Amino acid sequence: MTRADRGAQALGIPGGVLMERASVGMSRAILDSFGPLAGRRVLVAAGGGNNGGDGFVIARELYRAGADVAVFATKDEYGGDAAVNLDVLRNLAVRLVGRDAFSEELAGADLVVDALLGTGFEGEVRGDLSGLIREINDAAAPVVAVDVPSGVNGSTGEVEGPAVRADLTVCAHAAKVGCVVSPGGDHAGRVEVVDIGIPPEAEVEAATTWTDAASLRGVVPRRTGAAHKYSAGSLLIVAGSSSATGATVMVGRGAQRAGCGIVFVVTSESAAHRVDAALTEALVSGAPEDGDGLMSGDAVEHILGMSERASAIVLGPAAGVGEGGRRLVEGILNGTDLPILLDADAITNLPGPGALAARSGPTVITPHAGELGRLLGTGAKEVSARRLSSARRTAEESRSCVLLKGTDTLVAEGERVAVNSTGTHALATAGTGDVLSGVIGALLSRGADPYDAARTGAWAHGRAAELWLERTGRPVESMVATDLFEYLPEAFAELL
Ligand SMILES: NC(=O)C1=CN([C@@H]2O[C@H](COP(=O)(O)OP(=O)(O)OC[C@H]3O[C@@H](n4cnc5c(N)ncnc54)[C@H](OP(=O)(O)O)[C@@H]3O)[C@@H](O)[C@H]2O)[C@@H](O)CC1
Ligand SMILES: Nc1ncnc2c1ncn2[C@@H]1O[C@H](COP(=O)(O)OP(=O)(O)O)[C@@H](O)[C@H]1O
Ligand SMILES: [K+]
Repeated sequence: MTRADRGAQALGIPGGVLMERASVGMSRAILDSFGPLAGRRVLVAAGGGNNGGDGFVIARELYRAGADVAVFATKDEYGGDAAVNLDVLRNLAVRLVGRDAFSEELAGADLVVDALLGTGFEGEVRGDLSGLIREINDAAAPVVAVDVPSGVNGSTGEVEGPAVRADLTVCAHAAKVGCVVSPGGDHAGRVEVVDIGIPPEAEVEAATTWTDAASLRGVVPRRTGAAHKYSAGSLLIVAGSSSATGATVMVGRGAQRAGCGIVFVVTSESAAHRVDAALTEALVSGAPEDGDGLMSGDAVEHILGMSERASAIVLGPAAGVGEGGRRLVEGILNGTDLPILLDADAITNLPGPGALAARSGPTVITPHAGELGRLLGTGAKEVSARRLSSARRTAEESRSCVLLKGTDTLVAEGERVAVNSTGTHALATAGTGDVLSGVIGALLSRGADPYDAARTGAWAHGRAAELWLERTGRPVESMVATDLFEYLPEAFAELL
Protein backbone atom coordinates (compact mmCIF):
# COMPACT_ATOMS: atom_id res chain seq x y z
CA MET A 1 0.00 0.00 0.00
CA THR A 2 2.82 2.37 0.91
CA ARG A 3 4.59 1.67 -2.37
CA ALA A 4 1.40 2.14 -4.40
CA ASP A 5 0.72 5.39 -2.55
CA ARG A 6 4.24 6.67 -3.22
CA GLY A 7 3.95 5.61 -6.84
CA ALA A 8 0.72 7.57 -7.27
CA GLN A 9 2.25 10.65 -5.68
CA ALA A 10 5.35 10.30 -7.88
CA LEU A 11 2.98 10.51 -10.85
CA GLY A 12 1.82 13.86 -9.49
CA ILE A 13 -1.36 12.85 -7.69
CA PRO A 14 -1.37 14.77 -4.40
CA GLY A 15 -1.66 12.77 -1.17
CA GLY A 16 -4.62 14.95 -0.20
CA VAL A 17 -6.48 13.85 -3.32
CA LEU A 18 -5.93 10.20 -2.41
CA MET A 19 -7.17 10.90 1.12
CA GLU A 20 -10.23 12.68 -0.25
CA ARG A 21 -11.11 9.91 -2.67
CA ALA A 22 -10.51 7.19 -0.09
CA SER A 23 -12.64 8.86 2.54
CA VAL A 24 -15.48 9.88 0.24
CA GLY A 25 -15.64 6.27 -0.99
CA MET A 26 -15.54 4.98 2.57
CA SER A 27 -18.35 7.37 3.54
CA ARG A 28 -20.48 6.05 0.72
CA ALA A 29 -19.85 2.49 1.87
CA ILE A 30 -20.78 3.49 5.43
CA LEU A 31 -24.01 5.11 4.25
CA ASP A 32 -24.83 2.05 2.12
CA SER A 33 -24.50 -0.18 5.18
CA PHE A 34 -25.80 2.03 7.99
CA GLY A 35 -27.67 4.89 6.25
CA PRO A 36 -29.71 6.94 6.16
CA LEU A 37 -27.92 8.68 9.02
CA ALA A 38 -29.90 11.94 9.09
CA GLY A 39 -30.46 12.86 12.71
CA ARG A 40 -28.43 9.86 13.96
CA ARG A 41 -25.47 10.35 16.25
CA VAL A 42 -22.05 9.39 14.86
CA LEU A 43 -18.84 9.50 16.87
CA VAL A 44 -15.58 9.62 14.92
CA ALA A 45 -12.45 8.73 16.89
CA ALA A 46 -9.45 10.11 14.98
CA GLY A 47 -5.81 9.30 15.69
CA GLY A 48 -2.75 11.42 15.02
CA GLY A 49 -1.81 10.21 11.53
CA ASN A 50 -3.45 10.01 8.11
CA ASN A 51 -5.93 7.41 9.36
CA GLY A 52 -7.21 10.21 11.58
CA GLY A 53 -7.18 12.46 8.50
CA ASP A 54 -9.48 9.99 6.76
CA GLY A 55 -11.67 10.18 9.85
CA PHE A 56 -11.95 13.97 9.50
CA VAL A 57 -13.12 13.70 5.88
CA ILE A 58 -15.61 10.95 6.80
CA ALA A 59 -16.92 13.19 9.60
CA ARG A 60 -17.49 15.97 7.06
CA GLU A 61 -19.25 13.63 4.61
CA LEU A 62 -21.55 12.11 7.24
CA TYR A 63 -22.30 15.63 8.51
CA ARG A 64 -23.31 16.54 4.95
CA ALA A 65 -25.59 13.50 4.98
CA GLY A 66 -27.40 15.00 7.95
CA ALA A 67 -25.84 13.04 10.79
CA ASP A 68 -25.21 14.59 14.20
CA VAL A 69 -21.43 14.12 14.12
CA ALA A 70 -18.97 14.45 17.01
CA VAL A 71 -15.23 14.08 16.47
CA PHE A 72 -12.67 13.19 19.07
CA ALA A 73 -9.11 13.86 17.89
CA THR A 74 -6.24 12.37 19.90
CA LYS A 75 -3.84 15.21 19.07
CA ASP A 76 -4.02 18.95 19.60
CA GLU A 77 -1.88 19.77 16.60
CA TYR A 78 -2.04 18.11 13.18
CA GLY A 79 0.10 18.50 10.08
CA GLY A 80 -0.38 17.95 6.35
CA ASP A 81 -3.65 16.74 4.85
CA ALA A 82 -5.09 15.80 8.24
CA ALA A 83 -4.65 19.41 9.44
CA VAL A 84 -6.39 20.75 6.33
CA ASN A 85 -9.38 18.49 6.87
CA LEU A 86 -9.56 19.23 10.60
CA ASP A 87 -9.70 22.95 9.75
CA VAL A 88 -12.71 22.27 7.55
CA LEU A 89 -14.48 20.62 10.48
CA ARG A 90 -13.70 23.67 12.63
CA ASN A 91 -15.42 25.86 10.01
CA LEU A 92 -18.50 23.66 10.06
CA ALA A 93 -20.90 22.98 12.89
CA VAL A 94 -19.25 19.62 13.54
CA ARG A 95 -18.72 19.15 17.27
CA LEU A 96 -15.11 18.56 18.34
CA VAL A 97 -15.11 16.86 21.71
CA GLY A 98 -12.35 16.30 24.27
CA ARG A 99 -11.33 13.13 26.10
CA ASP A 100 -13.55 14.07 29.04
CA ALA A 101 -16.66 13.98 26.83
CA PHE A 102 -15.64 10.88 24.83
CA SER A 103 -17.30 8.26 27.02
CA GLU A 104 -20.58 10.11 27.15
CA GLU A 105 -20.60 10.65 23.37
CA LEU A 106 -19.85 6.98 22.91
CA ALA A 107 -22.75 5.94 25.11
CA GLY A 108 -25.14 8.02 23.01
CA ALA A 109 -23.74 7.12 19.59
CA ASP A 110 -25.70 5.23 16.94
CA LEU A 111 -22.49 4.55 15.00
CA VAL A 112 -18.78 4.72 15.84
CA VAL A 113 -16.08 5.36 13.24
CA ASP A 114 -12.68 4.04 14.29
CA ALA A 115 -10.00 6.17 12.60
CA LEU A 116 -7.41 5.87 15.34
CA LEU A 117 -4.71 3.74 13.74
CA GLY A 118 -4.20 2.54 10.19
CA THR A 119 -1.35 1.12 8.18
CA GLY A 120 1.18 3.25 10.08
CA PHE A 121 0.65 1.17 13.21
CA GLU A 122 2.64 -1.82 14.38
CA GLY A 123 3.43 -3.45 17.71
CA GLU A 124 1.36 -2.90 20.79
CA VAL A 125 -0.96 0.06 21.24
CA ARG A 126 0.64 2.71 23.45
CA GLY A 127 -0.78 5.10 26.01
CA ASP A 128 -4.38 6.18 26.27
CA LEU A 129 -5.24 4.66 22.89
CA SER A 130 -5.65 1.24 24.52
CA GLY A 131 -8.25 2.69 26.88
CA LEU A 132 -10.11 4.26 23.95
CA ILE A 133 -10.11 0.96 22.08
CA ARG A 134 -11.46 -0.93 25.09
CA GLU A 135 -14.23 1.61 25.50
CA ILE A 136 -15.18 1.38 21.82
CA ASN A 137 -15.37 -2.41 22.12
CA ASP A 138 -17.62 -2.14 25.16
CA ALA A 139 -20.01 0.29 23.48
CA ALA A 140 -23.36 -0.85 22.13
CA ALA A 141 -23.18 0.98 18.79
CA PRO A 142 -21.92 -0.73 15.62
CA VAL A 143 -18.33 0.12 14.67
CA VAL A 144 -16.84 0.90 11.28
CA ALA A 145 -13.06 0.68 11.08
CA VAL A 146 -11.21 2.91 8.64
CA ASP A 147 -8.70 0.90 6.56
CA VAL A 148 -7.88 -1.54 9.37
CA PRO A 149 -9.31 -2.06 12.88
CA SER A 150 -7.12 -0.04 15.23
CA GLY A 151 -4.67 -2.25 17.10
CA VAL A 152 -4.41 -4.77 14.26
CA ASN A 153 -1.13 -4.87 12.35
CA GLY A 154 -2.32 -4.16 8.82
CA SER A 155 0.63 -5.96 7.21
CA THR A 156 0.47 -9.22 9.16
CA GLY A 157 -2.85 -9.60 10.98
CA GLU A 158 -1.01 -9.84 14.29
CA VAL A 159 -2.76 -8.42 17.36
CA GLU A 160 -0.51 -7.80 20.36
CA GLY A 161 -2.82 -5.83 22.62
CA PRO A 162 -6.30 -4.34 22.59
CA ALA A 163 -7.76 -3.99 19.11
CA VAL A 164 -11.05 -2.64 17.82
CA ARG A 165 -13.73 -5.19 16.92
CA ALA A 166 -15.50 -3.77 13.90
CA ASP A 167 -18.74 -4.70 12.17
CA LEU A 168 -17.44 -3.28 8.89
CA THR A 169 -13.96 -2.35 7.74
CA VAL A 170 -13.64 -0.03 4.76
CA CYS A 171 -10.24 -0.38 3.08
CA ALA A 172 -8.56 2.09 0.74
CA HIS A 173 -7.50 0.60 -2.61
CA ALA A 174 -7.10 -3.01 -1.44
CA ALA A 175 -8.03 -5.21 1.49
CA LYS A 176 -5.21 -4.93 3.98
CA VAL A 177 -3.59 -8.26 4.88
CA GLY A 178 -4.48 -7.63 8.52
CA CYS A 179 -8.18 -7.56 7.63
CA VAL A 180 -8.15 -11.09 6.23
CA VAL A 181 -5.44 -12.97 8.15
CA SER A 182 -6.36 -14.20 11.62
CA PRO A 183 -6.41 -12.98 14.35
CA GLY A 184 -6.68 -9.48 12.79
CA GLY A 185 -9.21 -10.74 10.29
CA ASP A 186 -11.49 -11.79 13.14
CA HIS A 187 -11.60 -8.12 14.21
CA ALA A 188 -12.53 -6.69 10.81
CA GLY A 189 -16.14 -7.79 10.36
CA ARG A 190 -17.23 -7.42 6.76
CA VAL A 191 -14.48 -6.00 4.55
CA GLU A 192 -15.22 -3.56 1.74
CA VAL A 193 -12.67 -2.04 -0.60
CA VAL A 194 -13.00 1.41 -2.13
CA ASP A 195 -11.22 2.67 -5.21
CA ILE A 196 -9.01 5.67 -4.43
CA GLY A 197 -7.78 6.44 -7.94
CA ILE A 198 -4.34 4.81 -7.93
CA PRO A 199 -3.48 4.41 -11.65
CA PRO A 200 -2.14 1.11 -13.02
CA GLU A 201 1.30 2.72 -13.48
CA ALA A 202 1.56 2.96 -9.70
CA GLU A 203 0.29 -0.55 -8.98
CA VAL A 204 2.80 -2.86 -7.31
CA GLU A 205 2.88 -6.64 -7.32
CA ALA A 206 1.88 -7.69 -3.84
CA ALA A 207 3.71 -10.55 -2.12
CA THR A 208 0.47 -11.49 -0.39
CA THR A 209 -2.49 -12.14 -2.64
CA TRP A 210 -6.09 -13.17 -2.32
CA THR A 211 -7.10 -16.50 -3.86
CA ASP A 212 -10.40 -15.81 -5.57
CA ALA A 213 -11.81 -17.56 -8.63
CA ALA A 214 -10.36 -14.92 -10.97
CA SER A 215 -6.84 -15.50 -9.64
CA LEU A 216 -7.15 -19.22 -10.52
CA ARG A 217 -8.23 -18.85 -14.15
CA GLY A 218 -6.21 -21.17 -16.34
CA VAL A 219 -4.46 -22.74 -13.36
CA VAL A 220 -6.46 -26.00 -13.15
CA PRO A 221 -4.92 -28.60 -15.48
CA ARG A 222 -7.44 -29.91 -18.05
CA ARG A 223 -7.81 -33.49 -19.26
CA THR A 224 -7.40 -33.68 -23.03
CA GLY A 225 -9.16 -35.99 -25.47
CA ALA A 226 -6.05 -38.14 -25.83
CA ALA A 227 -5.88 -38.85 -22.10
CA HIS A 228 -5.67 -42.26 -20.50
CA LYS A 229 -6.05 -42.93 -16.79
CA TYR A 230 -2.35 -42.58 -16.04
CA SER A 231 -1.83 -39.39 -17.99
CA ALA A 232 -4.94 -37.97 -16.28
CA GLY A 233 -3.09 -38.17 -12.97
CA SER A 234 -2.03 -41.16 -10.93
CA LEU A 235 -1.99 -40.65 -7.17
CA LEU A 236 -0.47 -42.93 -4.55
CA ILE A 237 -2.04 -42.49 -1.11
CA VAL A 238 -0.08 -43.80 1.87
CA ALA A 239 -2.38 -43.53 4.84
CA GLY A 240 -4.28 -45.22 7.65
CA SER A 241 -3.63 -48.10 10.02
CA SER A 242 -5.30 -51.32 11.12
CA SER A 243 -7.69 -49.35 13.30
CA ALA A 244 -8.15 -46.24 11.14
CA THR A 245 -9.50 -46.57 7.61
CA GLY A 246 -11.86 -43.59 7.30
CA ALA A 247 -9.15 -41.00 6.68
CA THR A 248 -7.69 -43.10 3.87
CA VAL A 249 -11.07 -43.45 2.22
CA MET A 250 -11.71 -39.71 2.42
CA VAL A 251 -8.33 -38.84 0.90
CA GLY A 252 -9.10 -41.29 -1.92
CA ARG A 253 -12.57 -40.02 -2.65
CA GLY A 254 -11.40 -36.40 -2.48
CA ALA A 255 -8.71 -37.21 -5.05
CA GLN A 256 -11.17 -38.96 -7.36
CA ARG A 257 -13.57 -36.02 -7.29
CA ALA A 258 -10.69 -33.65 -8.01
CA GLY A 259 -10.04 -35.37 -11.32
CA CYS A 260 -7.35 -37.91 -10.59
CA GLY A 261 -7.32 -40.62 -13.29
CA ILE A 262 -6.29 -43.45 -11.00
CA VAL A 263 -5.85 -43.79 -7.26
CA PHE A 264 -3.51 -46.29 -5.62
CA VAL A 265 -3.62 -46.81 -1.88
CA VAL A 266 -1.09 -48.41 0.41
CA THR A 267 -2.24 -48.98 3.98
CA SER A 268 -1.54 -51.42 6.83
CA GLU A 269 -1.99 -54.95 5.51
CA SER A 270 -4.68 -55.87 8.04
CA ALA A 271 -6.79 -52.87 6.93
CA ALA A 272 -6.34 -53.14 3.16
CA HIS A 273 -9.47 -55.23 2.48
CA ARG A 274 -11.70 -52.75 4.34
CA VAL A 275 -10.30 -49.77 2.42
CA ASP A 276 -10.62 -51.76 -0.81
CA ALA A 277 -14.30 -52.39 -0.13
CA ALA A 278 -14.95 -48.70 0.53
CA LEU A 279 -13.02 -47.31 -2.45
CA THR A 280 -14.58 -49.08 -5.43
CA GLU A 281 -12.39 -47.51 -8.15
CA ALA A 282 -9.06 -47.52 -6.31
CA LEU A 283 -6.30 -50.13 -6.31
CA VAL A 284 -5.53 -50.94 -2.70
CA SER A 285 -2.63 -52.92 -1.29
CA GLY A 286 -1.37 -53.72 2.18
CA ALA A 287 2.10 -53.05 3.57
CA PRO A 288 3.94 -54.58 6.55
CA GLU A 289 2.69 -53.29 9.89
CA ASP A 290 3.99 -53.29 13.44
CA GLY A 291 2.39 -54.66 16.60
CA ASP A 292 0.19 -51.57 16.88
CA GLY A 293 -1.18 -52.03 13.37
CA LEU A 294 0.79 -49.07 11.98
CA MET A 295 2.72 -49.34 8.73
CA SER A 296 6.32 -49.94 9.73
CA GLY A 297 9.60 -48.78 8.26
CA ASP A 298 9.59 -52.10 6.38
CA ALA A 299 6.71 -50.79 4.27
CA VAL A 300 9.04 -48.37 2.46
CA GLU A 301 10.15 -50.86 -0.15
CA HIS A 302 6.57 -51.80 -1.10
CA ILE A 303 5.53 -48.11 -1.21
CA LEU A 304 8.46 -47.09 -3.40
CA GLY A 305 7.63 -49.98 -5.71
CA MET A 306 4.04 -48.75 -6.00
CA SER A 307 5.24 -45.18 -6.53
CA GLU A 308 6.68 -46.17 -9.91
CA ARG A 309 3.13 -46.12 -11.26
CA ALA A 310 2.24 -42.78 -9.67
CA SER A 311 2.73 -39.14 -10.60
CA ALA A 312 2.29 -37.86 -7.03
CA ILE A 313 2.05 -39.11 -3.43
CA VAL A 314 -0.07 -38.16 -0.43
CA LEU A 315 1.53 -39.33 2.77
CA GLY A 316 0.35 -39.32 6.33
CA PRO A 317 -3.33 -39.14 7.27
CA ALA A 318 -3.97 -41.50 10.20
CA ALA A 319 -0.71 -43.36 9.48
CA GLY A 320 0.43 -43.08 13.09
CA VAL A 321 3.14 -41.31 15.03
CA GLY A 322 6.30 -42.99 16.29
CA GLU A 323 9.55 -44.63 15.31
CA GLY A 324 8.01 -46.70 12.51
CA GLY A 325 6.28 -43.62 11.12
CA ARG A 326 9.51 -41.64 11.23
CA ARG A 327 11.34 -44.34 9.26
CA LEU A 328 8.46 -44.49 6.80
CA VAL A 329 8.53 -40.75 6.12
CA GLU A 330 12.30 -40.62 5.90
CA GLY A 331 12.44 -43.60 3.56
CA ILE A 332 9.83 -42.18 1.19
CA LEU A 333 11.29 -38.66 1.16
CA ASN A 334 14.71 -40.07 0.34
CA GLY A 335 13.44 -42.68 -2.08
CA THR A 336 11.55 -40.67 -4.68
CA ASP A 337 11.54 -37.31 -6.43
CA LEU A 338 7.81 -37.42 -7.13
CA PRO A 339 5.69 -34.52 -5.90
CA ILE A 340 4.71 -35.38 -2.32
CA LEU A 341 2.07 -33.93 -0.01
CA LEU A 342 2.71 -34.56 3.68
CA ASP A 343 -0.25 -34.23 5.99
CA ALA A 344 -1.17 -35.01 9.57
CA ASP A 345 1.02 -37.77 11.12
CA ALA A 346 3.62 -37.45 8.38
CA ILE A 347 4.19 -33.84 9.49
CA THR A 348 4.37 -34.85 13.14
CA ASN A 349 6.90 -37.54 12.21
CA LEU A 350 9.27 -34.96 10.71
CA PRO A 351 12.17 -33.88 12.93
CA GLY A 352 11.79 -30.27 11.73
CA PRO A 353 11.13 -28.17 8.64
CA GLY A 354 14.79 -28.49 7.61
CA ALA A 355 14.22 -32.22 6.98
CA LEU A 356 12.44 -31.31 3.74
CA ALA A 357 14.97 -28.78 2.48
CA ALA A 358 17.23 -31.29 0.76
CA ARG A 359 14.45 -32.83 -1.36
CA SER A 360 14.66 -32.06 -5.04
CA GLY A 361 11.09 -33.14 -5.78
CA PRO A 362 8.18 -30.75 -5.18
CA THR A 363 6.85 -30.90 -1.61
CA VAL A 364 3.67 -29.59 0.00
CA ILE A 365 2.84 -29.79 3.69
CA THR A 366 -0.67 -29.08 4.99
CA PRO A 367 -0.50 -28.54 8.77
CA HIS A 368 -3.06 -26.96 11.06
CA ALA A 369 -1.71 -24.65 13.75
CA GLY A 370 -1.15 -27.55 16.17
CA GLU A 371 0.89 -29.57 13.70
CA LEU A 372 2.92 -26.56 12.60
CA GLY A 373 3.51 -25.58 16.23
CA ARG A 374 4.95 -29.05 16.87
CA LEU A 375 7.08 -28.97 13.72
CA LEU A 376 8.57 -25.56 14.57
CA GLY A 377 8.78 -26.31 18.29
CA THR A 378 6.98 -23.04 19.03
CA GLY A 379 3.53 -24.40 19.93
CA ALA A 380 0.10 -23.85 18.43
CA LYS A 381 -0.54 -20.60 20.29
CA GLU A 382 2.48 -18.88 18.79
CA VAL A 383 1.58 -20.12 15.28
CA SER A 384 -2.00 -18.88 15.68
CA ALA A 385 -0.77 -15.46 16.84
CA ARG A 386 1.68 -15.12 13.92
CA ARG A 387 0.18 -17.12 11.11
CA LEU A 388 1.75 -15.25 8.23
CA SER A 389 5.29 -15.23 9.60
CA SER A 390 4.99 -18.86 10.78
CA ALA A 391 3.92 -20.03 7.32
CA ARG A 392 6.59 -17.91 5.62
CA ARG A 393 9.33 -19.10 7.93
CA THR A 394 8.37 -22.76 7.44
CA ALA A 395 8.28 -22.34 3.67
CA GLU A 396 11.75 -20.85 3.78
CA GLU A 397 13.29 -23.41 6.13
CA SER A 398 11.68 -26.39 4.39
CA ARG A 399 12.06 -24.98 0.85
CA SER A 400 8.56 -26.35 0.38
CA CYS A 401 5.06 -25.13 -0.16
CA VAL A 402 3.26 -24.72 3.16
CA LEU A 403 -0.52 -24.68 3.47
CA LEU A 404 -1.50 -23.51 6.95
CA LYS A 405 -5.11 -24.46 7.63
CA GLY A 406 -7.63 -22.26 9.40
CA THR A 407 -10.47 -19.86 8.74
CA ASP A 408 -8.03 -17.98 6.52
CA THR A 409 -6.03 -20.85 4.98
CA LEU A 410 -2.61 -19.54 3.88
CA VAL A 411 -0.41 -20.98 1.16
CA ALA A 412 3.23 -19.89 1.38
CA GLU A 413 6.04 -20.68 -1.03
CA GLY A 414 9.24 -18.68 -1.40
CA GLU A 415 8.30 -15.01 -1.20
CA ARG A 416 4.64 -15.58 -2.08
CA VAL A 417 1.67 -16.03 0.20
CA ALA A 418 -1.91 -16.60 -0.96
CA VAL A 419 -4.83 -16.13 1.42
CA ASN A 420 -7.80 -18.34 0.60
CA SER A 421 -11.13 -16.62 0.09
CA THR A 422 -13.56 -19.55 0.39
CA GLY A 423 -14.71 -21.70 3.28
CA THR A 424 -17.11 -21.68 6.18
CA HIS A 425 -17.09 -22.84 9.77
CA ALA A 426 -19.14 -25.82 8.59
CA LEU A 427 -15.67 -27.21 7.77
CA ALA A 428 -14.78 -27.37 11.46
CA THR A 429 -15.57 -31.07 11.54
CA ALA A 430 -13.35 -34.16 11.55
CA GLY A 431 -12.12 -35.45 8.23
CA THR A 432 -12.36 -32.29 6.14
CA GLY A 433 -8.57 -32.02 6.22
CA ASP A 434 -8.29 -35.52 4.75
CA VAL A 435 -10.54 -34.51 1.87
CA LEU A 436 -8.32 -31.47 1.29
CA SER A 437 -5.21 -33.66 1.08
CA GLY A 438 -6.88 -35.81 -1.54
CA VAL A 439 -7.91 -32.79 -3.61
CA ILE A 440 -4.44 -31.23 -3.55
CA GLY A 441 -2.82 -34.61 -4.17
CA ALA A 442 -4.99 -35.04 -7.27
CA LEU A 443 -3.96 -31.64 -8.60
CA LEU A 444 -0.28 -32.49 -8.02
CA SER A 445 -0.78 -35.79 -9.84
CA ARG A 446 -2.35 -33.88 -12.73
CA GLY A 447 0.77 -31.73 -13.10
CA ALA A 448 -0.08 -28.57 -11.15
CA ASP A 449 2.91 -27.05 -9.37
CA PRO A 450 2.75 -27.11 -5.55
CA TYR A 451 1.69 -23.49 -5.04
CA ASP A 452 -1.09 -23.68 -7.61
CA ALA A 453 -2.21 -27.13 -6.44
CA ALA A 454 -2.40 -25.98 -2.82
CA ARG A 455 -4.24 -22.72 -3.42
CA THR A 456 -6.61 -24.25 -5.99
CA GLY A 457 -7.31 -27.18 -3.67
CA ALA A 458 -8.00 -24.89 -0.73
CA TRP A 459 -10.29 -22.74 -2.84
CA ALA A 460 -12.30 -25.67 -4.25
CA HIS A 461 -12.52 -27.36 -0.84
CA GLY A 462 -13.87 -24.19 0.79
CA ARG A 463 -16.18 -23.51 -2.12
CA ALA A 464 -17.62 -27.05 -1.96
CA ALA A 465 -18.55 -26.42 1.68
CA GLU A 466 -20.20 -23.10 0.75
CA LEU A 467 -22.15 -24.83 -2.03
CA TRP A 468 -23.35 -27.52 0.37
CA LEU A 469 -24.68 -24.76 2.66
CA GLU A 470 -26.29 -22.85 -0.21
CA ARG A 471 -27.87 -25.86 -1.89
CA THR A 472 -29.10 -27.79 1.14
CA GLY A 473 -29.98 -24.85 3.38
CA ARG A 474 -28.98 -27.03 6.31
CA PRO A 475 -27.39 -25.66 9.49
CA VAL A 476 -23.58 -25.50 9.49
CA GLU A 477 -23.42 -27.89 12.41
CA SER A 478 -24.87 -30.76 10.40
CA MET A 479 -22.16 -31.00 7.73
CA VAL A 480 -19.92 -34.06 7.70
CA ALA A 481 -16.69 -34.27 5.71
CA THR A 482 -18.08 -36.77 3.19
CA ASP A 483 -20.75 -34.20 2.18
CA LEU A 484 -17.97 -32.35 0.34
CA PHE A 485 -17.66 -35.02 -2.36
CA GLU A 486 -20.96 -34.15 -3.96
CA TYR A 487 -20.06 -30.47 -4.28
CA LEU A 488 -16.39 -30.63 -5.28
CA PRO A 489 -17.23 -31.09 -9.00
CA GLU A 490 -19.44 -28.00 -8.96
CA ALA A 491 -16.74 -26.02 -7.16
CA PHE A 492 -14.21 -27.01 -9.84
CA ALA A 493 -16.71 -26.19 -12.58
CA GLU A 494 -16.66 -22.57 -11.39
CA LEU A 495 -12.93 -22.43 -12.17
CA LEU A 496 -13.09 -23.91 -15.66
N1 LIG B 1 -2.41 5.53 -0.15
C1 LIG B 1 -2.27 5.70 1.15
O1 LIG B 1 -1.32 5.25 1.76
C2 LIG B 1 -3.34 6.40 1.80
C3 LIG B 1 -3.48 6.30 3.18
N2 LIG B 1 -4.57 6.70 3.76
C4 LIG B 1 -4.76 6.57 5.18
O2 LIG B 1 -3.59 6.79 5.90
C5 LIG B 1 -3.34 5.72 6.79
C6 LIG B 1 -1.88 5.62 7.06
O3 LIG B 1 -1.51 6.83 7.64
P1 LIG B 1 -0.14 7.02 8.44
O4 LIG B 1 0.96 6.50 7.64
O5 LIG B 1 -0.08 8.45 8.85
O6 LIG B 1 -0.31 6.11 9.69
P2 LIG B 1 -1.52 5.89 10.73
O7 LIG B 1 -2.05 4.57 10.53
O8 LIG B 1 -2.45 7.03 10.77
O9 LIG B 1 -0.70 5.81 12.10
C7 LIG B 1 0.14 6.86 12.50
C8 LIG B 1 -0.30 7.35 13.87
O10 LIG B 1 -0.34 6.24 14.74
C9 LIG B 1 0.41 6.49 15.89
N3 LIG B 1 1.02 5.22 16.31
C10 LIG B 1 1.84 4.41 15.60
N4 LIG B 1 2.16 3.31 16.30
C11 LIG B 1 1.52 3.44 17.49
C12 LIG B 1 1.45 2.62 18.65
N5 LIG B 1 2.14 1.45 18.73
N6 LIG B 1 0.69 3.03 19.68
C13 LIG B 1 0.03 4.20 19.62
N7 LIG B 1 0.06 5.02 18.53
C14 LIG B 1 0.80 4.64 17.49
C15 LIG B 1 1.40 7.54 15.52
O11 LIG B 1 1.67 8.25 16.66
P3 LIG B 1 3.13 8.88 16.90
O12 LIG B 1 4.11 7.77 16.72
O13 LIG B 1 3.24 9.95 15.86
O14 LIG B 1 3.03 9.37 18.29
C16 LIG B 1 0.63 8.33 14.48
O15 LIG B 1 -0.17 9.29 15.11
C17 LIG B 1 -3.98 4.55 6.11
O16 LIG B 1 -4.29 3.50 6.99
C18 LIG B 1 -5.23 5.18 5.52
O17 LIG B 1 -6.24 5.26 6.52
C19 LIG B 1 -5.69 7.25 3.00
O18 LIG B 1 -5.84 8.60 3.36
C20 LIG B 1 -5.59 7.14 1.50
C21 LIG B 1 -4.25 7.20 0.99
N1 LIG C 1 -13.93 -22.15 11.06
C1 LIG C 1 -13.45 -22.57 9.88
N2 LIG C 1 -13.61 -21.84 8.76
C2 LIG C 1 -13.13 -22.25 7.59
N3 LIG C 1 -12.45 -23.41 7.42
C3 LIG C 1 -12.25 -24.18 8.48
C4 LIG C 1 -12.73 -23.82 9.76
N4 LIG C 1 -12.37 -24.79 10.63
C5 LIG C 1 -11.71 -25.72 9.92
N5 LIG C 1 -11.62 -25.36 8.63
C6 LIG C 1 -10.97 -26.12 7.55
O1 LIG C 1 -11.28 -27.50 7.71
C7 LIG C 1 -10.13 -28.31 7.49
C8 LIG C 1 -9.81 -29.07 8.77
O2 LIG C 1 -8.64 -29.81 8.61
P1 LIG C 1 -8.02 -30.71 9.76
O3 LIG C 1 -8.02 -29.97 11.04
O4 LIG C 1 -6.75 -31.26 9.27
O5 LIG C 1 -9.13 -31.85 9.86
P2 LIG C 1 -8.98 -33.44 9.95
O6 LIG C 1 -7.59 -33.74 10.40
O7 LIG C 1 -10.01 -33.87 10.94
O8 LIG C 1 -9.27 -33.96 8.59
C9 LIG C 1 -9.04 -27.36 7.04
O9 LIG C 1 -9.04 -27.25 5.64
C10 LIG C 1 -9.47 -26.03 7.67
O10 LIG C 1 -8.95 -24.91 6.99
K1 LIG D 1 -8.57 2.35 11.96
